[in-house]
Amino acid sequence: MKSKDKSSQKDDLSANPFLSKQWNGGVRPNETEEEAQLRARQLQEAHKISKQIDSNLHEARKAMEKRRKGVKILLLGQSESGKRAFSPKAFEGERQPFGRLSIQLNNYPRRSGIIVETLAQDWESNGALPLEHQQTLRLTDQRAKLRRLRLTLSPLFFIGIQHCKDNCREVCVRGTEWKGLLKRRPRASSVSDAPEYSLASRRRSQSVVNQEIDPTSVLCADIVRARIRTVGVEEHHFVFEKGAESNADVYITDVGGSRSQRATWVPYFDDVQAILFLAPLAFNQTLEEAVRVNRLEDSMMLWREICSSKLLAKANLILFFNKMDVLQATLAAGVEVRRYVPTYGDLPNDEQTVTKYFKEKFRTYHRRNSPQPRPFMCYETSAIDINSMAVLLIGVRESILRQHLREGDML
Ligand SMILES: Nc1nc2c(ncn2[C@@H]2O[C@H](COP(=O)(O)OP(=O)(O)OP(=O)(O)O)[C@@H](O)[C@H]2O)c(=O)[nH]1
Ligand SMILES: [Mg+2]
Repeated sequence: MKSKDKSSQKDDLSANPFLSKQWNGGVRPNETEEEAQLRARQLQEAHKISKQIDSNLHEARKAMEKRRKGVKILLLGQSESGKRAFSPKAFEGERQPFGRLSIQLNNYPRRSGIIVETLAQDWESNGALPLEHQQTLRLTDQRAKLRRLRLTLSPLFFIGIQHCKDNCREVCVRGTEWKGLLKRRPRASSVSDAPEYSLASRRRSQSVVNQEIDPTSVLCADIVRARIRTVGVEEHHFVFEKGAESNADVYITDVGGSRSQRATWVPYFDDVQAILFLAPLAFNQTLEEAVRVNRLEDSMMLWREICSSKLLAKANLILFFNKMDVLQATLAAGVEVRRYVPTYGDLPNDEQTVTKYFKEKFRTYHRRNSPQPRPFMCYETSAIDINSMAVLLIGVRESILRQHLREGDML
């Protein structure tokens, strides 16, 4: 009898009064019945929110723990080194919208950056255009033409396209949301499925819907190369399905490589197991954002900084001489390395010697600047050749293996 009393008492205490429909918040002196009910509803709502917060925190903690145990890899390298193109097959799903968008932008008119900037300003302000932009665009009837252009290009603003601040000829898309927007692009079927639609009206609806919301149908003319540079940071997550590393969570972070973006890299150095550093041997090219700076020299300086970073002292550094196809074509065209790199001297101007020469340079920087000894790993790749993705996976596997060794205190 005694114990029954105790348990019923316990039940009473554990039952949450806020959740009981009958609970009226305990009527307080000077409180009307209605006020008490309102207070009870507010308390119930607050309790619901608090439970939701607890559950979100729990989920976040779980995700953090999963991430902590996963392999974190950072893709680094100057702008246009091929970091995005250098994505493993696991991101195949993203390639389709990305590929389509890049083709659209590669067909984008000359001085596309300025046009995008101008139209975006107009799009936001809906006001008069600055005079210098009117002159730049050299339009006879600026306002009417711009209004038409703005309407036509509106799908691009919808996906968040913008002008790259440090290069007027380029456009970029910030973050990763645009991929979702392109994927979610509503199909005309939502309109045409309704039986009352005739074939003709269905066709018309379909073309109107597609034209209104699909950037694909917007940009089909004009002809200058533009590309999408990464602005900000993108993280890709995949799980190894096969092999000794099966079920390993891998997080690959891709950053923007242009000079103005590099300051944003440091927070991602923390806790990273491997850096995949892309350095095309572009000895005869200069940076887009700093036209006097030789690309290869910039890559070497960047590599030296990465090697000497104390935050990255424990990370594996894996170097990729990407765009080997470009190097082959450059050498085949008779471009001489010694014209750009005087120290190259009279060495043969063939792919093997050139690669070996620069590999030694990178190796020396790596050895001299690493805060503690670590292996030098270097691969020659061409990211447009799908087979080279196997090399990237070697890098990932190597990192997983070394992480296991480190966790077992074997390194
Ligand atoms: N020929 C050739 N082109 C490549 C190769 N790898 C990448 N590209 C091209 O080089 C251009 C730049 O590549 P991205 O992957 O966007 O460069 P990124 O390093 O991500 O550049 P940012 O985002 O500005 O840091 C794209 O047009 C790629 O298709 C390669 O191995 N060979
Ligand atoms: Mg990129």
